[in-house]
Amino acid sequence: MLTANNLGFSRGNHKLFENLSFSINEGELLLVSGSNGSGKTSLLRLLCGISTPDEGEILWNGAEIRDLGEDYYRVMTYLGHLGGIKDDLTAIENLRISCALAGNEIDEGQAKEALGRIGLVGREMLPAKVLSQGQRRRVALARLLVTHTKVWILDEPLTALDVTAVDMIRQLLEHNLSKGGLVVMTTHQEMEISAVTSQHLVLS
Ligand SMILES: Nc1ncnc2c1ncn2[C@@H]1O[C@H](COP(=O)(O)OP(=O)(O)OP(=O)(O)O)[C@@H](O)[C@H]1O
Repeated sequence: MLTANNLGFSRGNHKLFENLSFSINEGELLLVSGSNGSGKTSLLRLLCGISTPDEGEILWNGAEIRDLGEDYYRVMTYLGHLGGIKDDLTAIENLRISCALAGNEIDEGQAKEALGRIGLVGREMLPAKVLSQGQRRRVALARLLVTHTKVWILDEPLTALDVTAVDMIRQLLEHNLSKGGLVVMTTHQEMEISAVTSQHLVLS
């Protein structure tokens, strides 16, 4: 279970949220929405341990994520809204490096297979700078095909995706949830996901 207890967080002089609490169980989806600048990305960065809350705590199965360190990173995948794709690396290199950085080494064949499954057949060896925005996003999302983690924290994963890719991501999320995974996701788009339970948090 991923739990946020009384979170408070400010940026500059601006308080983004305070006394924010929620719990996400196995098989559960938390959708985070809100207007531009309402703090969605900031909240996700707290939940994956990149930032630290000013107040409150974030617990994974009862233990603070900052105390768990590597033990939390082994069960969690974070995809930031920019996707972390490097222009001069090929699609295969981008995928292999992002997986390796997350502690999940994959070989070239596995990377090629994942990129093919996500609709990038024939694009695997191209530098990312020549890929379209939607193709770059697909490279970033291909990590979800090879990760073994349970907790997925996804910042605007649907940006720039066409309907086929959105449907593919929906199926991936549903598969993870059906196995007892947890998904926290921001999106400005509507997407029907069958989860055991889903919660919707609207930041303002
Ligand atoms: N490093 C920073 N220094 C100062 N202010 C920041 C910093 N990072 C974010 N902010 C501010 O915090 C607020 C929340 O930003 P955040 O990126 O979390 O919003 P968001 O809800 O994800 O927005 P969007 O929908 O536009 O992606 C914004 O006003 C932003 O300018």
